[in-house]
Amino acid sequence: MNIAKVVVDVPASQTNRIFDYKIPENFQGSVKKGMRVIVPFGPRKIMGFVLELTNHSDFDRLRFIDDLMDVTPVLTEELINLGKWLSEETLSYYISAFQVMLPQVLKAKYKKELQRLTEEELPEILEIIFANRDVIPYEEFVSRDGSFYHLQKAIDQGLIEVSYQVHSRETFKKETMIAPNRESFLLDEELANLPKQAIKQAEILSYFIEHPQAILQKELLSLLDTSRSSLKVLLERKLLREYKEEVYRNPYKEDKYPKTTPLQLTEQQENSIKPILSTIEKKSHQVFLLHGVTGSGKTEVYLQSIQEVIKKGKEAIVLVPEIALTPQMVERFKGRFGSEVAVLHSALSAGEKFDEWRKIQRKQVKVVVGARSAIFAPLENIGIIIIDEEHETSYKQEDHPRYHARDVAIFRGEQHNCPVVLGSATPALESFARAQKGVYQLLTISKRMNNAVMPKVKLVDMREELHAGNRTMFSRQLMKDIEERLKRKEQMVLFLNRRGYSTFVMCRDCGHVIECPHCDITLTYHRSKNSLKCHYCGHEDDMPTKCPSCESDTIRFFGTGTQKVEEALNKLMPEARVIRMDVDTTTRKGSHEKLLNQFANHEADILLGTQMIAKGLDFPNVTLVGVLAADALLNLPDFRAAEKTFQLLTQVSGRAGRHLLPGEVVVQTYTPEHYSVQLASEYDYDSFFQKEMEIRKTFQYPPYFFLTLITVSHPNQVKVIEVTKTITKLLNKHLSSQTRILGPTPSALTRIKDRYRYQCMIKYKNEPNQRKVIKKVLSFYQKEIQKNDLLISVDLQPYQLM
Ligand SMILES: Nc1ncnc2c1ncn2[C@@H]1O[C@H](COP(=O)(O)OP(=O)(O)OP(=O)(O)O)[C@@H](O)[C@H]1O
Ligand SMILES: [Zn+2]
Ligand SMILES: [Zn+2]
Repeated sequence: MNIAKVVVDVPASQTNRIFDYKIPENFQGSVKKGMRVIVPFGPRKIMGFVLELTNHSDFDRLRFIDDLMDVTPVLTEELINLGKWLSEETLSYYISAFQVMLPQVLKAKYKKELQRLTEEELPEILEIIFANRDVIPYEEFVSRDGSFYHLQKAIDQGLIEVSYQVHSRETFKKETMIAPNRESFLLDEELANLPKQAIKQAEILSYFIEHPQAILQKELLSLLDTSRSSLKVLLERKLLREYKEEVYRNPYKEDKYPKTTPLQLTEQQENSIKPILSTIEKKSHQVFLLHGVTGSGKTEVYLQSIQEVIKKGKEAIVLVPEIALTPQMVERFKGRFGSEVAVLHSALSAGEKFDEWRKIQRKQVKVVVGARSAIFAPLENIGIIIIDEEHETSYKQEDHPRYHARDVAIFRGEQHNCPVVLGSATPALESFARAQKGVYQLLTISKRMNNAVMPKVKLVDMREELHAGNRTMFSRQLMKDIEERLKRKEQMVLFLNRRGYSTFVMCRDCGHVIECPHCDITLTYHRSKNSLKCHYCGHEDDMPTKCPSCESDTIRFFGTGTQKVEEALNKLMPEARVIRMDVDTTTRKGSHEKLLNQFANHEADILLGTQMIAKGLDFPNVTLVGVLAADALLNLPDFRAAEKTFQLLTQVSGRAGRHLLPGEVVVQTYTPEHYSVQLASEYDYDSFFQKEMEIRKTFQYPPYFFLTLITVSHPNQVKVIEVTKTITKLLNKHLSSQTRILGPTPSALTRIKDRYRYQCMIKYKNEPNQRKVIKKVLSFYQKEIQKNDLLISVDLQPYQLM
């Protein structure tokens, strides 16, 4: 094979294909599918992935591969196919689909430079930026607002050249090892001959006489409580030797986790695991939806299924939401499977992540636990894929390629003929609908462990608090309950949702929220025009001065932050010890773990936080959960708002009373009558599902209809509107007549970083031509996208509609 088919690292539609390169003599045999190579491309050198090897090309005058970046392939055959599928599925470039599967350090970095090729005078603006230098970094040109027009012209005239240098950021960590350099009996002799005062040297020699294996230098020094100087003498005398060895950075020390053994399953757990085990036995593919209430022991079902898979010599992938990837979660897997587990977590440094990834690649682990991107783990013999909290929207990547981990899991499950288990106490509507149709097999655990009851939920109507003269953010009920727990020395979790801050308008008097008359969606406040807009259909209203429902003038935006809540708590209850957990207090590495440990050790009474405390936490002493503002989520301009509210309230409530002490939940809301608040307080998923499905049907939302969101952005507003209009027209013309095209409408975030954003939405039931039509639209605008700073993004399964 002397020709390699390569996908190059140029994300553009003209280059989104496979290029042929000749393999130079000295690399023949070494180049393998799935390796990264450096290839010449136009005047530059860039990275590419080898997808195939062949002896034949339809082109002549092929160029040669310049260099190899890998010794072993970074993509397996299966991942190569997965990448092709992914790029087709999400309408993204091949190169983005392959890049997303690899750890950060393997993404080649280029240094782009501008090189002056002439002594001739350049346009003044360029002369100023070059400032008598021959080469300048490209970023400098960009950061100084250089004119692209003049740059392009100068490049065309051959005055300036763009050059690229590829850097790989791979890093291996090396550590010093110390080992004996003589047989034990010789060391023994030396020991006898040591001068009496060389106590430390004697200790070191004795150590190696007993343990003739190599040891990390730093470990040895700390073990014997000695310094490098005593060691040095022995090294100089060649009694010991030292060398560097590559070690893995291991952020999770195995011995930190107490070993656990499988628990005797309850009857419901048993009934759920049986079909999974039988699928493993039969080596067949099946998607299961494990619907188990909070605290019902879903994790134990996962653990024992994985155990079976390992017994069969196969491997497992477990996805958990980023925010649930807490030390507690890691402990449960490490505790059962020890060093067979690799953890891929965004809080790890790039180097640590790379090390975990290499353990997987070298087949040194059997179980991969991680957030979304762990679905691409390069395992070759997968026996089960598990997605915990499958309803979490963080499984959808909101950047190219816009994939959903659930879809990737099912695709890989088919390839490997293995089960995929989706677990949740509140499955996504889409998933539950599929289970009802029999596409997924439904497994149910309806009881909590030890038959513990679900905590009782008290709904507090905040309108009444206002009428009673209470203007604080804590209802009288919540205050009373908090004080009780403080007395009893029990712990509490207070939850505040901060997303949706200040975008919707609500009457504090009657709880009325202003909605679009056409879409059953909250209208979004636009400050610039002091108006309200529907960002689905474009409907617009003036910002009212009086509540349209009760005429009160207390109508305004909604929202408050955790910091404010903390201050208020400190004022009202100075004796309560509060730990605040939000993005601000958890940015530092390890801070998340530290705060949770403090709470576990009862160094605080109240854990106050955002989303990140809603999931996965299991603290026995927590008996009260307070939700400060259930409405914040309910009124997001998103057709999934009710679903998200139901899920979140259920999850948060699930944190209380998980063990011996019974739990209670207080939910503060301005709309206690809303069905998602009501049904969540009764833990009635089935009724919620029925009700929500009816609404989705009426308003033609998923899962009855599919949505595609196209967002256009450009610095010039007129331009954006014009392009979005044209796209809407083109779509209307080429898609089937039952399909509805909504828009153009300004996006909820209409201007980001000085770029205007407009969107249109495709609502359809069956549209086999959609991808083809959208591709045509994109290629129609290709030139403008490249030259004119136009951006068009396509999301075929949108979750963020902002
Ligand atoms: N068969 C069993 N026997 C005894 N205890 C069990 C058993 N299965 C699980 N448990 C314990 O019950 C508790 C709750 O289980 P677990 O956290 O797995 O539930 P879950 O369904 O994953 O809950 P959540 O969705 O709230 O995270 C844990 O402390 C777990 O160790
Ligand atoms: Zn509307
Ligand atoms: Zn009102």
